[in-house]
Amino acid sequence: MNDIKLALLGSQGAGKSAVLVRFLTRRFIGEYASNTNSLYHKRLSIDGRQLNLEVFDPCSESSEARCILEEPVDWADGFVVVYNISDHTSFINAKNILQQIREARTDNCKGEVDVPVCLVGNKQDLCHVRQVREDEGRCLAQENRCHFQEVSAAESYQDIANLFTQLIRQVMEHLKYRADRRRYSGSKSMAKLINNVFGKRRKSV
Ligand SMILES: Nc1nc2c(ncn2[C@@H]2O[C@H](COP(=O)(O)OP(=O)(O)OP(=O)(O)O)[C@@H](O)[C@H]2O)c(=O)[nH]1
Repeated sequence: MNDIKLALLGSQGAGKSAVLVRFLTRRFIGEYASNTNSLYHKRLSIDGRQLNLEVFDPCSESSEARCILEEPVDWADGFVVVYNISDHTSFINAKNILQQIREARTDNCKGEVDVPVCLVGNKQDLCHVRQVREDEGRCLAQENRCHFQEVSAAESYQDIANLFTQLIRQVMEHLKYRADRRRYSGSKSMAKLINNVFGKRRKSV
């Protein structure tokens, strides 16, 4: 069984919990107790594979939430970065978060492919008071080579289910790529070792 770890990041009130709870329960719950960090677990089956999904939903006010970006972004295999389309400040914050993820991952995993990220513009139902155009979101996602989706946690389940499913597929591919790379570099160094030992012997014969 695969373990997949995701983290939701974004401004306070952007709707991180609403998006996640919509995905996990299909329901929209208007208000959440949001003064603690939460770790959600769910068993899923995607493309016939059983998965253990863990999702970290930090409370934006807590210092632990800030830690996840201050420490190398090692815990999560993928990220959902949420902003509120009716709040431009939350979009600027999402931009900073994307940059921090990229920088942290570049420092840690030199030469590796990008960590899977999905940028989510939430509260699409509030488009009459929109402060962030859809193409601005799309453009930011392109700059950061990540997937983009506008959703309304209040009104729709399907878009949110699709984005999580797509992100999880990407994470599975990414984990497989990393495992293959490790195996390959492991077998390369083993071949080097064998060569060093037996190659030298052959020379002396
Ligand atoms: N209109 C509308 N309101 C939403 C939507 N999603 C969330 N909300 C509301 O926005 C507020 C904040 O939602 P939360 O899910 O608690 O936001 P959060 O990002 O988890 O906030 P913190 O836990 O404080 O970081 C709540 O009042 C939600 O009911 C949406 O799609 N549309």
